[in-house]
Amino acid sequence: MDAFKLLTRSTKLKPASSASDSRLPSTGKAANPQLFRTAETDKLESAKNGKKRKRGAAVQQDEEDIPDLDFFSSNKRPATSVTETAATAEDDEKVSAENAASDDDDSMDEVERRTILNSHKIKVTDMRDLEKTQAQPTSTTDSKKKKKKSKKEEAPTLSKKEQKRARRLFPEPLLNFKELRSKYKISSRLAENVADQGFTVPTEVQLGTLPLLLGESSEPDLLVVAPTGSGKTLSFLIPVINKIVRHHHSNPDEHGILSVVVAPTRELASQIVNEGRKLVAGTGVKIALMRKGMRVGDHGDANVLDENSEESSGSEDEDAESKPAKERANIPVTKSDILVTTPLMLVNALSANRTTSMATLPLVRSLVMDEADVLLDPLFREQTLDIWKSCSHPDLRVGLWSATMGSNIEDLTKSTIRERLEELGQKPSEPHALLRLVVGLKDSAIPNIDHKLVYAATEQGKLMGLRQLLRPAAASPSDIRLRPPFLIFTQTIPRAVALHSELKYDIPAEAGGSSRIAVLHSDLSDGQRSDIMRDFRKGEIWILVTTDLLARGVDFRGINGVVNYDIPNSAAVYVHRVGRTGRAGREGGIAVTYYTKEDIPYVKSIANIIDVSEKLRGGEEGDKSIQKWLLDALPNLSKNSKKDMKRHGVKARQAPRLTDKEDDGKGARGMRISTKSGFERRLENNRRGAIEASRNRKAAAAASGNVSDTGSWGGLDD
Ligand SMILES: Nc1ncnc2c1ncn2[C@@H]1O[C@H](COP(=O)(O)OP(=O)(O)OP(=O)(O)O)[C@@H](O)[C@H]1O
Repeated sequence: MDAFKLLTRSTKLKPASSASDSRLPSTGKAANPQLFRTAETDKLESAKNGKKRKRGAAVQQDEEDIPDLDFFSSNKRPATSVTETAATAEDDEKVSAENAASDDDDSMDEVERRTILNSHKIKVTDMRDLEKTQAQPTSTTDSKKKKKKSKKEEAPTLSKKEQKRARRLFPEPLLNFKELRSKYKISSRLAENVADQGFTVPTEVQLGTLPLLLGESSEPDLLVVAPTGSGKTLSFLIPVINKIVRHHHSNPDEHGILSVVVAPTRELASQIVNEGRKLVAGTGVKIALMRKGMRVGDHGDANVLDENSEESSGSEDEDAESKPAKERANIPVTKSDILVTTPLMLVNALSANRTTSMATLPLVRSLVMDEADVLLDPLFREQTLDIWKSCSHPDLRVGLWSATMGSNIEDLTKSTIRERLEELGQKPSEPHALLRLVVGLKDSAIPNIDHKLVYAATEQGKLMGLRQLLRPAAASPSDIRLRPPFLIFTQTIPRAVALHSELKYDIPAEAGGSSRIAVLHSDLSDGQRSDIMRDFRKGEIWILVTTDLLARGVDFRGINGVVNYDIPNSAAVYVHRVGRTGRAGREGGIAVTYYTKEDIPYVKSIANIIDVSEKLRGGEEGDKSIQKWLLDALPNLSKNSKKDMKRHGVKARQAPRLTDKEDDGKGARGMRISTKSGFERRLENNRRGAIEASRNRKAAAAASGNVSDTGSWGGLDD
């Protein structure tokens, strides 16, 4: 079914197979998932891969490997029968002699490593103090060690620039997924599961981080800043799972939670579990979503939940609360190896809803913070740090992942690592580094989507613009053409609800009517949220109105666009919201941002992000959507106003009474989401009042035994 055609009710539109359509993310054709590469590296990588591969070849191979998709079908290949058997130690040692021999042949010299990493815009930095860096160099190459040694002698006189250079590392990149097995010797079952996903080319973040986390040198603590949709989930899950497979072999008697993955929303946590389940199949590793009532932590009892039964139930979102009270009372301790959770859920479980001190998670060796900058933002900071500190094993490694990360997060990470070890009074069994890996430009939006910053003057203007997107036939050729499925972001829940009720009858009945548009926010029940997510992924819902709840991490592969109906509260939020489209390098996604008079003071940071993204993309100056004159004309925002905006959004939109029914306050009037005139609204209110009054009179008459409506009419309310 062509959603666009149905929405336009037009037969004159180009068929879906036209050239421009085939570039849409929802067409399902896989793009090259790498965002940055040059012809030079292509040659070098091809030579290293032992075969000639042109730039297009990777794309072509991907296309062959990944079947055509519906809007949102998951990236599963045709099911391979994977039985849930535990991997054996023998299995993992079964690396062919040929592969082992090829390791040496494949190793690169520093120039090659530099060339590849630079062309992919991957920058690895040692974050420790320079003295420590020099005392314990992370193993890259001999020449690197020598270089650091010589730097050590110069350390006291190094300029800032030289210090920066001294901290740069050029570790070996991952050239293809086969190397995971041949070079890094990951569990063969895990390697098969990765291959089953149909991925052939590692994305930049995978290319850079997997060798660091799987290599022979001591696993580092890692801060990763990489673009939205660049495959960070796979990058942290593969090493975590592999580490647990190894752990099971070396410590067969130690059972419990070995890894914790923290994510800011339930939707993201649930998605990580789903991705994890594909990867753990047959490895003996168990992954579970933290649910209300689940008991975790060191409570000193042995009542253990068999997660196998949970896996086979297959329901990602079923939570303990939905179970009968009798069953709930006996909720046992989870037996998962990997627990995926939101911060509050785990903190509540570890502290009996903050009534006791935090229990510990003594076996956890890996703590992953997905969307780390928001987890360490004041909103979640206390909870996240509590979880971090409850992981009491001295060999804990942390990974902080996001598409945006301020330097305050780096400082907080350093100090927390130090404080935690001081509090523990124990040292890790081997020294390890804190590294930072950045892909592309820090805190920038992906270059493979089109950004449209649209001045709509007023709230009414925004609504009219949005309606034009819903009825594209009415638009002129120069107008933005955004094909469903897409997401619409608003600043607050009441605005999302109001916008949804305003738009829900705009979809023609023959296109599915109001069932095609839905609203998702945190005031809905868990069950409602899961249902909407499922229907949107299945392509039954085409337009989803939401808040920043879905701004981060959530991966809908086939989203064609994002509409910022209300401007985002910060540049970082913009990066994340628009990153819901253009996943894994897909071209053709559009990000439309409307702004009004009230928004002008806040637009510059967004315009800057768009400008940088367009520069990253290259192309002619004239193609740019943000012209220099606009950037120069937009006002700068003071630090305090930025802070205020980040916390509260545009003030005028905070007013809670925004629906037609509730809103008669003068302050919020300009921000009302409605195209009806004041006169129409008054008439509607009066009609509603008259009906209500008539109903009351009838009820009163019925109560007094007189059913005939002889009472005088109270008139129209105003
Ligand atoms: N090597 C690859 N080749 C092709 N597709 C990939 C590859 N790795 C991951 N993907 C796909 O890319 C999409 C985005 O991945 P993921 O959700 O991990 O992105 P992310 O970096 O975590 O994004 P965000 O910052 O928005 O959370 C997923 O659909 C995933 O299956």
